[in-house]
Amino acid sequence: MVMRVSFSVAVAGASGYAGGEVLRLLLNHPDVRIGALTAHSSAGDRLGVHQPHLPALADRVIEPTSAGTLAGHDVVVLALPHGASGELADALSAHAEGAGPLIIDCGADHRLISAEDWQRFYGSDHAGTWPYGMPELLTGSPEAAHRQREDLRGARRIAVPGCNATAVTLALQPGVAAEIIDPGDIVAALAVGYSGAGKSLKPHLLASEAAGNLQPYGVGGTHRHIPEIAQNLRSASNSAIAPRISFTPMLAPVSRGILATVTAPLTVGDANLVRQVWTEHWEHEPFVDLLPAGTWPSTAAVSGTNRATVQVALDSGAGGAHGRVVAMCALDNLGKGTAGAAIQSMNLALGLPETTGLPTTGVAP
Ligand SMILES: NC(=O)C1=CN([C@@H]2O[C@H](COP(=O)(O)OP(=O)(O)OC[C@H]3O[C@@H](n4cnc5c(N)ncnc54)[C@H](OP(=O)(O)O)[C@@H]3O)[C@@H](O)[C@H]2O)C=CC1
Ligand SMILES: CC(=O)N[C@@H](CCC(=O)OP(=O)(O)O)C(=O)O
Repeated sequence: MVMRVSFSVAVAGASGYAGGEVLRLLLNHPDVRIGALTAHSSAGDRLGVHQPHLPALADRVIEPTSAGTLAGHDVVVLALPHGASGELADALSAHAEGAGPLIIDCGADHRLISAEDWQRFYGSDHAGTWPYGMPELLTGSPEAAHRQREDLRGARRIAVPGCNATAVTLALQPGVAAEIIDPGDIVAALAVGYSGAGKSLKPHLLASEAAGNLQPYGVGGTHRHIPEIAQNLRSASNSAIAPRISFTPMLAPVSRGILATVTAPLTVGDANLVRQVWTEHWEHEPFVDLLPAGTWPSTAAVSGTNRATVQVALDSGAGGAHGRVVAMCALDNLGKGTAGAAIQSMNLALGLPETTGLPTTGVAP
């Protein structure tokens, strides 16, 4: 008989979208047991009121979020608004005996390396930088380049990437790493689902505004994921040219999903070489699939999964000596975009097989 170790996991923000998806994945994970469930205004409610799709946890009562409630677990997942997790993580570290729990932050507080970028895009003090929870990211010096998963093994703190940042990074990283695109002229346009905005009420999220509508937001170089994308592509690149990104997201009337279309000038005009670069870059990744030529990523096919699908094409008429690469990525913002990345990184940190408990099979139609 195989003896399995069971890790206790507490979830803060259990009433929200990201917290709900983390719990859905944890319920299907063979090596964890679910501990404290905490939130804010919903404290005292049954979880079933807020997460009706999780019947196994329906009668659990949501507790107020505090370091005392969360301490004592092997893992604490924070799925809280920006700014709330930095303070709580400090309190948890102070409260814990020894190394304390593995803390996984789904929010943005610990993603950026540059305190200046943080201040500029988030307008508050920087909480610090934690290991970045994107196992597929190319990182390290040119002599010691490796994928980020090596740095996540045994990590005690993990900053889960932003969902849009993940989609753009996975679309373009092969071309950046192989130095066949100009990173100084990247253009990204994204269609994004409404759950990315969280559950809190905002006028543009009302059904009467959202249904049958397409709405741009974060236009003109203002979106908070721009410095995160630049940080990722810089990590993957040996180029002396700093990544520069024009980034425009648009709300699409779907609950889940991101479809990112990313273009950049090519420095080679060979479509076969472009395809070979993308194929070789993603061929051993369990959750990133380069689709067969001529088929295109779609959000429905990856909904509810930890899978990202990628496609690449050469647009030779788009200007420049060699045209532009068109790289696309579809993922579920709550799957590979948040909760899936959190569990994938947790598996690495705990020494479990990376793919444990993570679905790649979706639902259709
Ligand atoms: N949604 C997505 O696709 C993605 C989300 N993220 C990040 O994950 C985090 C959670 O997002 P999401 O689930 O969408 O947001 P929601 O608005 O759906 O949920 C927020 C959760 O945080 C709780 N909360 C709010 N304020 C506080 C506070 N002051 N102290 C403790 N708990 C608090 C809420 O509790 P209550 O309901 O009881 O008030 C709720 O459980 C955010 O940082 C977000 O940026 C990252 C990538 C993608
Ligand atoms: C639709 C929508 O508003 N989506 C969010 C995605 C949020 C996300 O990825 O997370 P963080 O806020 O943790 O970075 C956005 O574009 O800001």
